[in-house]
Amino acid sequence: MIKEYIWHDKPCLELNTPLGKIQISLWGGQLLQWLPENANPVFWLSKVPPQPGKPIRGGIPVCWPWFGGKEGYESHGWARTSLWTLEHSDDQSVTLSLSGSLKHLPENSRFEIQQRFIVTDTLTQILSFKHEHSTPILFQTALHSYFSVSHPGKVQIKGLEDKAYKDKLANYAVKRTPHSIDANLPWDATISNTEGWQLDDSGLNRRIECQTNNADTTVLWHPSDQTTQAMPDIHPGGNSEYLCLETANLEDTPVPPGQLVTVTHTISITSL
Ligand SMILES: O=P(O)(O)OC[C@H]1O[C@H](O)[C@H](O)[C@@H](O)[C@@H]1O
Repeated sequence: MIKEYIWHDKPCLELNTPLGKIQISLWGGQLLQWLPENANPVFWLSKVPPQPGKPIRGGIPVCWPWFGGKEGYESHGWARTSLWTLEHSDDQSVTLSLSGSLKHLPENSRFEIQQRFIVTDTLTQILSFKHEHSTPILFQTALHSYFSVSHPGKVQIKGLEDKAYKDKLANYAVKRTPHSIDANLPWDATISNTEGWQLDDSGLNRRIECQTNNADTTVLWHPSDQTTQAMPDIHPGGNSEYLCLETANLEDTPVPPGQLVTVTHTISITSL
């Protein structure tokens, strides 16, 4: 059953199913929360109300059509600061859409994006897009998930060990992830050749597992306390409540007009 509500002036949707519920903001087309039946909230959401026109800090912001900074444009693209439309809902899924023009390109070419969230005993998020530009163009996508954790020092990340990554905190030096990733350290790592991961949280006694499709990069982001102090949209103490593990497609293959690109992840929860 879908219900509409307002959260900090943002139009939102709540889908209730026998297996759990999800909350989504149309601003940003952003999943705010997944509450599996009889389980703790899976995502972290800042207690600082979002500022008008700014992205929401928490849940799963969508980074598109680029990831990171781009001179003269908003960080991580405009999908997370656009108002999406509800296309369809049924007993277990919600579909949103966003269309417009690729404003960073000289031609006034159109794009269309759809996101589908499917709630069963898992949560699947499927993002697909296409464009009508006259030539192939580059896109980057990240489902920038903020997972709620008891403390970054109490989690063990599996599936991302011994992989090549670019370290943004060291001028994008190429390194290899260690056999045991200390998530309590500051991280801003773009890890290549990933298909998913597990996050074992001894404080919450739960495992979060993620499997990805057409997204072979995982971004691990955990800012230092010092960096966080300069981020007014994170509440005091909030930095030790989440870990970002982002499902990303940072492909450098241009996408031809009309071709549908689909990026998917499925998240599941089990007790340890
Ligand atoms: O503050 P934001 O624009 O939401 O970006 C938050 C973070 O997103 C990603 O994880 C990037 O790798 C980080 O470098 C960035 O700081």
